[in-house]
Amino acid sequence: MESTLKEMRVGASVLDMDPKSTVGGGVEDVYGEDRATEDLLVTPWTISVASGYTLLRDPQHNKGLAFTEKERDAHYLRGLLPPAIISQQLQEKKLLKTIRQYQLPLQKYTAMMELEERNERLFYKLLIDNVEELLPVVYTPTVGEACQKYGSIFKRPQGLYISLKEKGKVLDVLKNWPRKSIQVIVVTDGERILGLGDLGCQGMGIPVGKLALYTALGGIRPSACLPVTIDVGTNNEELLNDEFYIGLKQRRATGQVYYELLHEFMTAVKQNYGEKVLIQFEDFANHNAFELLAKYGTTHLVFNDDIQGTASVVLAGLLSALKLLGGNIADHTFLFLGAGEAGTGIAELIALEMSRQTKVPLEETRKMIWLMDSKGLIVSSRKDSLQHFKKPWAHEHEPVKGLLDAVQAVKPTVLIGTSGVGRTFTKEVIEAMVFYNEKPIILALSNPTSHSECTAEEAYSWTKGKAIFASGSPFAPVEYEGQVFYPGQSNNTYIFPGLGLGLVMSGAIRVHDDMLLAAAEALSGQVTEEHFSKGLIYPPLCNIRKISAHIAALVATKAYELGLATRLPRPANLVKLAESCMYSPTYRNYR
Ligand SMILES: O=C([O-])CC(=O)C(=O)O
Ligand SMILES: [Mg+2]
Repeated sequence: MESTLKEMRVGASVLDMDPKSTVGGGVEDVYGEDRATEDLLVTPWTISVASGYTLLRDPQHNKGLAFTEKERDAHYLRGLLPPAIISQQLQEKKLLKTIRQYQLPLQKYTAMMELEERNERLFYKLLIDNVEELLPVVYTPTVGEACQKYGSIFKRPQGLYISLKEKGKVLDVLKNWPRKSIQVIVVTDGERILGLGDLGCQGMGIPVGKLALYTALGGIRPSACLPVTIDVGTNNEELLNDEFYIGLKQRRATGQVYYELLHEFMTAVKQNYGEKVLIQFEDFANHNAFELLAKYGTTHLVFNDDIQGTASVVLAGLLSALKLLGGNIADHTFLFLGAGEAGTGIAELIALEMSRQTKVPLEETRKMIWLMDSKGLIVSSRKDSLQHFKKPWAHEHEPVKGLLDAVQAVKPTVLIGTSGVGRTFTKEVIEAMVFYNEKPIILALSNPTSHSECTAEEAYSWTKGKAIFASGSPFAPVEYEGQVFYPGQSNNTYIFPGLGLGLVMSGAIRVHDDMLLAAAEALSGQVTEEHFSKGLIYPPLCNIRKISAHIAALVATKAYELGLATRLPRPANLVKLAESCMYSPTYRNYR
C-alpha cells in the first residue's frame, strides 16, 4: 500500500511538469494519461499489492497475529510475525484487557487511536462489540480532553487540514487525500469544541471521533469517511502562546476571508466528490453555524449536527417520555437555558412537531417554548438587540434575569440545558421543577461531563427520584433510596450515523427537516416497555446498529417521498437494505 501511494505521488509530480495543462490529473490520474500531450512521456505505473512488511504496516489490511499459515506463506509474512496464530476474538479479548488496565481515560483514548492506526478492522470490531464501554473513550467526554491536549498527544496526522495557507489550492488539497470515493465528510473550524470553546486546529479530534462513529454505529465504510479541520487561526491565547501548538498562530480570520475559504472548500468538495457526498458541520461557533447551514443547505447535502442532530435526538427523547407520561407534546411548556445552536435548533424542531400534530401554525407553537441566554429570559423588549436566530423566541413577558426566577415565571414541564456552562441547574432550580411537576423532564445536555448542567445523581436526589433525566455526556446509573435509576444519554450520536446512512443509501441530494422528524420518530420507536420500566427514554447503545438501520430506513423513506433520493428504483425493504450495506469489521480471508 505504501509503495502504491509513493508511485502515485511520483506519477503526479511528473505530470506537474506539463506547463500547458490546466485541468485533469490529481490522484486518480495514476497513469498520467489525462494530462499528457502526445509529446510528453508517460510512465506505465502499476498498482502493486501490499505484501510482507508493508502489509503488516497497512492498517486497512493488517491482521497481526490473526494471519493464517496459508496467508503467511502467500503474502511473504514468514518470520515477520511470532509463530502463534490467534483469532480476532482473542485479539479483542487481549486488547480489552489492556485498555481496562489503563487508569486514565486519555491513556485509553491513545491506545484506541494507536489501534486504529495499526489494525483498522480490529479497532472497529472492538468498538462495535463493546460500544457502551468504549464510546466514552473514543467520543464524548474523553475526546474533549484529547482535543485540549491534542498538541502533546499528536503523533501522526489524522484527517485533512485546510488552513488559510491553502486558500486558492483547496481542490488540490482534497486530491492529496488517498481515498477517492468519499461519502461522508465531518468538518469543523474548531471554534466551539463541545462546551470547551475555541481549540483551533486541535478540534480535529472531533471530526475524527464523529466519523469513527459513522463507521461503528452507522456502518459507513472507514475509507468513505473524511475528517476535515478548517484552520483560520484561533482566539485561544493559551494555544497562541504554546510553542507546541499545531495550528496557525494567528487570531481567527473573520468576514470575507473566512467565508471565501469556506466557499472554496464547499465548491471543491462538490467538484471532487459530486452532489451526493454528505457534509456534516460540527462545532462551529453560533455566529457562523446558522449562516453556513442556511447558505449551503440549498446547494449541498449538508446538515449541522449541533443544531439539527441534537434537535432530533432530543425530540426522540421527548416523544418517548410522552409515552411514559401520557399526553401530547403540545401539552408541555419548555424552558431552555442556552439559546445557541442546540437550544434554538431543538426548540424549532419541537415547535415544528407540535405544529404538525396540532395543525396550529408554527408562530403559535413557538410560544410554548421559552429560551434564556446569559442576559436572562428572551423576551420581546430585547428583540432589537438579539442575534437573528434568537428573535423567533422573543415572546411577550416582563424581563426575567435568573434561571430560578424564570422557572417560577414560566412553570415549565421540561427544562433543557444547552448553554455549555456546567452546574447551572442548582438544587433550588431542580426543586422548583419538582414543585410544579409530578414528573419533571430534565435534560442536561452540555458536554463534556464537567459542563453538564447537573449530574444524574443531583437530578434524581433533588427530585426524590421523580425526574425523567437524560444528559449529553454519559452518567452511570444512580442508586437513590434503594432504587436504581438509569440516566439516558441524549447525544446526537444516536442520530447522525443512522441519518447519514439513510442519506447515503438513498443517494439523497438535500437534507430536509422532515428527515429529522423521521429520525426522531425512528429512534423513539426503538424504546420498549422494558426500557420504560427502567425510566429510560432512549434505547441502550448496545443495540445501536439495529437502531441506526431503522433510522436510516425512515430517513431514506422520507428522501424518496420528497423526491430527494437518486437511487432508483426505490428498494422495497429499506431496513434490510440499511443492514446489508453496513460495514462489517470481521477480517476477510486473503487468497
Ligand atoms: O459531541 C458530542 O458529544 C455532542 C455534540 O455534538 C457537542 O457537544 O457539540
Ligand atoms: Mg458537536
